[in-house]
Amino acid sequence: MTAKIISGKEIATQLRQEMKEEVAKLKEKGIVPGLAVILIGDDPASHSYVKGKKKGCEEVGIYNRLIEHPATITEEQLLNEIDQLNEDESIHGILVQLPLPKHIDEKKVIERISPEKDVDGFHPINIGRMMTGQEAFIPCTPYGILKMVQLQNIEIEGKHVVVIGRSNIVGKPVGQLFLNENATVTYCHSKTKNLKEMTKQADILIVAVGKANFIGKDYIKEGAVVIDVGVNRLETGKLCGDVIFEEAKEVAAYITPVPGGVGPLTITMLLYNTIESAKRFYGVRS
Ligand SMILES: Nc1nc2c(c(=O)[nH]1)N[C@@H](CN(C=O)c1ccc(C(=O)N[C@@H](CCC(=O)O)C(=O)O)cc1)CN2
Repeated sequence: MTAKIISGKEIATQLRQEMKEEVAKLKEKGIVPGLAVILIGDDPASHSYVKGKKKGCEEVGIYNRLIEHPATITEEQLLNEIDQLNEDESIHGILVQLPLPKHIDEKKVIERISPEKDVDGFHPINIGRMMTGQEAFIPCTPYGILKMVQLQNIEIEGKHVVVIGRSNIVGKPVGQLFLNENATVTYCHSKTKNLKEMTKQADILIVAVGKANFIGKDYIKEGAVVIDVGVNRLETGKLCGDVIFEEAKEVAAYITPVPGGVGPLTITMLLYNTIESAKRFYGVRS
C-alpha cells in the first residue's frame, strides 16, 4: 500500500480563498476582522511563525497589528497591554506568541486575554467550553487536524484515535475534538508502557511528541491514517516530522508530510477563528 499524501498546503489555500470571499462580504457590511499578535524576544522560529500570521491576514483581508517587545518586558507591562487590547473594538483576536521568556508566567498571560478574543483557544474557559460541547474557540493546530481529516471524507465516528503527546496546545485538545466526533480516543505519552501495542490499534494515529523520526512503520496498522504534528529541525537545517515518512507511507492509507502538512493549517485556522470572533462581536450568523 502507498498512502495518499494529505497536502495541508492545498487545503490551506482552498480555505483561505473561502475566507477571503467571506471577509470581502463582511467589509461590505462595515465589518473588518482584526487580529493583534504580540511577539516577545528574538526566537527565530517565533519570528517566522508571526511573519506567516501577518502574511495570512493580508491574504484574506484581516486587519493585523503586530506588537513586538524585547525579552526584557515585564509581566506587568505585558498584562497591561492585553488589558488595553481587550477593550479595543477594532481587535477581535489577541494572540501572544509562545513560548514566552522564563520570567513571564504563560498561564497568567493566557488567562488575561478575554475568552471572547482568545482566538488561540488556550483560555481555560474556551477549553472548558470545548470539552462540554459548547461554542468555543478551538486551538488552531487541533482544529486544523480535524479539518484535514474531515475534508478527506475519512470516517471518524466509532474509529480508534490514538494520540501520542499530551501538551495543552495539541495533544490534549486534539483528543477531545475527536471524542466530540464520537471516536474512541486513547492518549499515549512518555510514561506509556507498550507504546507499539497501543499505536498498532489506531485507525487514526496522531503523533505530537516533538522527536524527529520517532515513529516507524512497525508502530502503524496497515491502512491507518497518520497525522504527523512534529516540526523538528535537524542539524542539516532540514525539517522533519515525528514520523519516518518514507517508511510510514508504505503501510498507511493516508499520511501528512512535514513540512506542508499540519503546519499550514495552524495559521489558517487562526484566521478562521479571528473571522468567527468578529462575526460573534457584530452578531453575524455563520
Ligand atoms: N500563540 C501560539 N503560539 C504557538 C502556537 C500557536 O498555535 N499559538 N503554535 C506553535 C507555532 N506555530 C504557530 O504559532 C506554528 C508552527 C508551525 C507552522 C508551520 O506552518 N510549519 C511548517 C514549517 C515551517 C518552517 O519552515 O519552519 C510546516 O509544518 O509545514 C505554523 C505555525 C508554537 N507557538
